[in-house]
Amino acid sequence: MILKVDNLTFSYRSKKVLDKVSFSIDKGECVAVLGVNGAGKSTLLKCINKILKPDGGCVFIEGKNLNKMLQIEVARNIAYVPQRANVSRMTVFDAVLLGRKPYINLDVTDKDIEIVNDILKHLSLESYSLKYIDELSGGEFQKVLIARALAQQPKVLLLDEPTSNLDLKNQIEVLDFIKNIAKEKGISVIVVIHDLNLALRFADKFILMKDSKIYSAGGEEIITEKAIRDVYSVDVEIENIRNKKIIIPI
Ligand SMILES: Nc1ncnc2c1ncn2[C@@H]1O[C@H](COP(=O)(O)OP(=O)(O)OP(=O)(O)O)[C@@H](O)[C@H]1O
Repeated sequence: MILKVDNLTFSYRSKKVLDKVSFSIDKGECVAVLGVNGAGKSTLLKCINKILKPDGGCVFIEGKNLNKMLQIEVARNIAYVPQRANVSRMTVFDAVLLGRKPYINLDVTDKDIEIVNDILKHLSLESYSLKYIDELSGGEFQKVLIARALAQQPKVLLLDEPTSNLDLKNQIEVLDFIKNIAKEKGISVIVVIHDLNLALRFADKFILMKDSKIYSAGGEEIITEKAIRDVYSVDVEIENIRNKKIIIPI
């Protein structure tokens, strides 16, 4: 087990958003967090990454309590791609190089440059390297944020709706790329995603959130017509096409 979330509770003032949330993730596993708007999915990611301080409960990475880690140590273990990000004007290369910050002491090394170039190549961003990030399309910018997180070489990668600005081709390409890198490098990924069919294609495990709690968690078998109705209040049919579950709203 790489990550353990134990009894996490969080409130914004009097509004409870996470209520005793517990789960664990193995090395290289890809997990999709699902649920309606406002269910607490982004808050969960922010608590895992120590951006928010939970009111109760703990997060452990490889058995070590995050509360006992400095932020730089957290950053060497966990990378986070937010839904929205304000980044100052800089080139794509420099934006991705920022991901190396938790490792850079005084000078950028050849290894840092090599890691950045490698990621840019894998995400087909090489030709954008010297472009300014405020001149990119929403989808290109989203890919840069993912590249920056990967440059951090984390053990756990948290992605909040990483495909919301991407066209169909890029949605599939980016998720396949993340899945491959997760398996290849043993990175565990938690992704908040609204498209259930993309989630089914991408994830090994699923966490369904409802009313600040985990409604259910597990493999594909937990994605049932009843679960979708209970969580999303939508009637669906689930078909098996080419050995894959496909969700069709009715
Ligand atoms: N900074 C904040 N201050 C007060 N309330 C907040 C804050 N951020 C989020 N909330 C509230 O907490 C609840 C959970 O928000 P969160 O962003 O975690 O939900 P979510 O499941 O990620 O939603 P979405 O799918 O729309 O992104 C919502 O009701 C939201 O209005």
